[in-house]
Amino acid sequence: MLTVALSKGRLLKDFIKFIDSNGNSKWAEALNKRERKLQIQVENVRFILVKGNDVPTYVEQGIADIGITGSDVLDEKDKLNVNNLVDLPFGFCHFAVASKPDVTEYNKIATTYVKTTKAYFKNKGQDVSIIPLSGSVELAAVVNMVDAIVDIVQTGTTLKSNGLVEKESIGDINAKLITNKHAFFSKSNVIESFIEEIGVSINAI
Ligand SMILES: Nc1ncnc2c1ncn2[C@@H]1O[C@H](COP(=O)(O)OP(=O)(O)OP(=O)(O)O)[C@@H](O)[C@H]1O
Ligand SMILES: O=P(O)(O)OC[C@H]1O[C@H](OP(=O)(O)OP(=O)(O)O)[C@H](O)[C@@H]1O
Repeated sequence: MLTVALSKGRLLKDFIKFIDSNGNSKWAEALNKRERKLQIQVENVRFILVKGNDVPTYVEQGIADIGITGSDVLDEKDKLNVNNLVDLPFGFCHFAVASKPDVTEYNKIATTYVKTTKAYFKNKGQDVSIIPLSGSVELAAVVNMVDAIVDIVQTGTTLKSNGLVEKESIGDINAKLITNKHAFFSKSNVIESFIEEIGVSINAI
């Protein structure tokens, strides 16, 4: 049995679209029909549906042999003991510094991505204070709680709708396929055939 941890939100939709486009209708159909189930088994593959941020934990703990999560999630983890194996061709977005148009100095920054933000401004030699938030981060800049935010930007719609502009792009983000370190060796054949079946070429590893 191969266990695959999937995040439940937009990345699940992207994953289903991706595997469906590669002819994997059996998995796509089962995942689309899951309703509120958090575990779906299709022949010898068990999918477990978790919060995006928890995918690496289920893989590191050995519950899942494979995980599909965003590179932003992986960048926020300290000392994650998994194989960061393959880039996947979906989940594209990027990290950005954004603020009101007239703001030019950033002393206070709100973000969900504290580690990424700290590393970015440290690298620039800029001392900032960081206010961690769990979501709707743009609001912190709108109500002047902070000078700027660091958040994910995909289409730019949320920034534009809230009168904010992207000031600096920090780095690109995409979905990644990670594996449990032990399973990578003990289940290498089934892991390789799963990667091929979802439509990613093995020599991408
Ligand atoms: N506009 C976006 N906002 C947030 N994440 C995005 C966006 N576009 C792509 N992503 C990618 O999708 C991942 C989040 O998708 P995921 O399925 O984990 O949860 P979600 O859609 O944010 O829903 P949830 O509210 O459950 O977290 C991010 O880690 C990032 O890699
Ligand atoms: O550039 P866009 O296409 O507008 O996408 C970017 C927005 O999408 C996410 O919000 P979401 O509501 O998914 O999550 P949140 O609760 O973290 O704000 C992210 O946090 C940005 O706010």
